[in-house]
Amino acid sequence: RNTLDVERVRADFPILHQEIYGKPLAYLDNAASSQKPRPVINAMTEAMESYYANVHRGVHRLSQVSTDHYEGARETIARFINAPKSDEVIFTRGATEAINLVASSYGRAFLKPGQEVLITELEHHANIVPWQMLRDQLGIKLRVAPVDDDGTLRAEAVTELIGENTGLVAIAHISNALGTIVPLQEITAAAHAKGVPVLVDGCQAPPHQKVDVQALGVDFYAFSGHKMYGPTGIGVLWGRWDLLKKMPPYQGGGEMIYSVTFEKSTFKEPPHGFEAGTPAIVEAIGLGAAVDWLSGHDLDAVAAHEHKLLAYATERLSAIEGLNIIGRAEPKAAIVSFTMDQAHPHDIGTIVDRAGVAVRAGHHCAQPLMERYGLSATVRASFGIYNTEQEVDQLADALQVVKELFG
Ligand SMILES: Cc1ncc(COP(=O)(O)O)c(CN[C@@H]2CONC2=O)c1O
Repeated sequence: RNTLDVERVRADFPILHQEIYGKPLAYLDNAASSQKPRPVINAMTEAMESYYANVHRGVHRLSQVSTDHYEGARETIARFINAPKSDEVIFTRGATEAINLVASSYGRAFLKPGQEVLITELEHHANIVPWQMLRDQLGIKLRVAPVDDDGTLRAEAVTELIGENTGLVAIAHISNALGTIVPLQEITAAAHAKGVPVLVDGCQAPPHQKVDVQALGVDFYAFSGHKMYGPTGIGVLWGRWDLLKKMPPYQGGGEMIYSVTFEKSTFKEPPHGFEAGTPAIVEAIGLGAAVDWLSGHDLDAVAAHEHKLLAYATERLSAIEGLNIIGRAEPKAAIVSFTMDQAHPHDIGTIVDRAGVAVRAGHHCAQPLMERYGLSATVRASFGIYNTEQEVDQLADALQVVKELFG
């Protein structure tokens, strides 16, 4: 397996080469959003500088070129996640909109009052609130599978709750708060054995590990461009064709129709039937460029690099007296959530920021999970392809200062 040349990777990210309060920036907030490599910046700038126009209906050259790049991005993303066909890739604003699309379209059309949507304690608000809204509108019920004290989500903790009343399993691939990697294949096989479809909130996976929707066997997979070295404002809902095909439109407007009269309108097939209005053209092209850039790296080498950083950060932080790592599941993505006996997460985040280190302090849009651990917040360091062991040292040294200040 070839190792990652991190310095060469870092050279692609202009933003990383700056100082914060006179210290080198150590950007360790990748679970919140990742930085953008030069090829993504260039692709978006080139679109706006040389061929930008509205897509699909234009008869002029620029519109055709713009459409080719936009639809080309869709095909690139379809290949990246090994989707059977690119028509199953729907562009959304992000994972949140992708999940809301399924709740609103699939949920309202195919879930019955009294049926259950099964989620887990690990979920991000984006995979909790849309189901609560559906419950309040439609009368479905929500069931929550528990995680263990160490942040592990055992497959049986989920599968034993799948019954004849379960209409959908909606589950994270990787916890953004703890890093827990969920045993999706096992859970999906059990759900399918009972005829229950599975939606995956895949937000935290594509930048860190190969995502193969066919190998996973899932029915819907949602993710955001800004987490995987692409721009904000663009994300993807991938769905199995036979499900997308029978789902009613999510939003009405232009682009998603064949014809409109005041009496009625006829709707396009997926993906365009779910893409009302002018799409995020430049952002979709940027996401396609991010996928091309990421695909240029050996994803196994990326995963190994990040795992090495996770192990080193776990070792260094565990050595700090009074620091408590929250979530020690195996396997785990390169995310370390922790508290310190002596200081509040926000104080910790502020102090390490003065040392040039960017981490997240808060509930990470996973308040129920925080509550489950009796916490209101943690500090979260989350690593990406461009992070280094030197940056782990920068964090650990700054936390030592926190300990001395508040100890
Ligand atoms: C697991 C998970 N699901 C859904 C979302 C929502 O994605 P969008 O905001 O792109 O729709 C996030 C974002 N992660 C949050 C964002 O900030 N910090 C986090 O950990 C996430 O980590």
